[in-house]
Amino acid sequence: MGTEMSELSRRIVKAVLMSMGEDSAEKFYESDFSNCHGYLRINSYSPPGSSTVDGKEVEGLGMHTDMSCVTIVCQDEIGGLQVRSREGKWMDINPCADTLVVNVGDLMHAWSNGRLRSSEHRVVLKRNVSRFSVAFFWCFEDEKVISSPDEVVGEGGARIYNPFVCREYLKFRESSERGKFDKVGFTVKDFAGDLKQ
Ligand SMILES: O=C(O)CCC(=O)C(=O)O
Ligand SMILES: [Fe+2]
Repeated sequence: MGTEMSELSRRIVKAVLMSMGEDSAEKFYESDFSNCHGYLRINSYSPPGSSTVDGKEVEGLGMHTDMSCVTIVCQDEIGGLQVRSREGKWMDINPCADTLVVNVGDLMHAWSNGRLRSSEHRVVLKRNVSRFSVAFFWCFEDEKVISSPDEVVGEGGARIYNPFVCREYLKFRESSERGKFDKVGFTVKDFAGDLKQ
């Protein structure tokens, strides 16, 4: 399964690079994304209990962004995955047979100088049943220095993040309670600085 997911992730990254309209998508793929690796996480959500009875939603997984380039999610038929729009509105990502969900993660966000936005998402449990999902995180190698290439930043554009080592960012997120979940503002911006502001 790992091999198929890796192959799918490679194809997704290539398609995303092409969508950025870069003539040099192939070049960037080779120079920046060819050493990516992935890991799989199985998420199991227990039935939330009586708190759902009065129609209240229970957060199964708080709002967060993924620490990946892209994440592929396979959710079961229960539903509850939501993504936050730019305006801050929560939108349901309804389960659909034979359909996977792809999130852009923080590493791609930083690499693309914010052109590709890291998806802010969460899981709400609306029904009193168990829920399962499988997430495959496709990430840069730990030692990679993430710095948006000049061509991506564009002529006259400004780099909005300081270059950073991937491992250091993962450590930053993992070692900090705030960084893990819930505080979506506490991500690349807080770690590598927003040079624009
Ligand atoms: O359970 C889901 O549908 C999403 C899981 C998720 O966002 C994650 O594992 O990072
Ligand atoms: Fe996630």
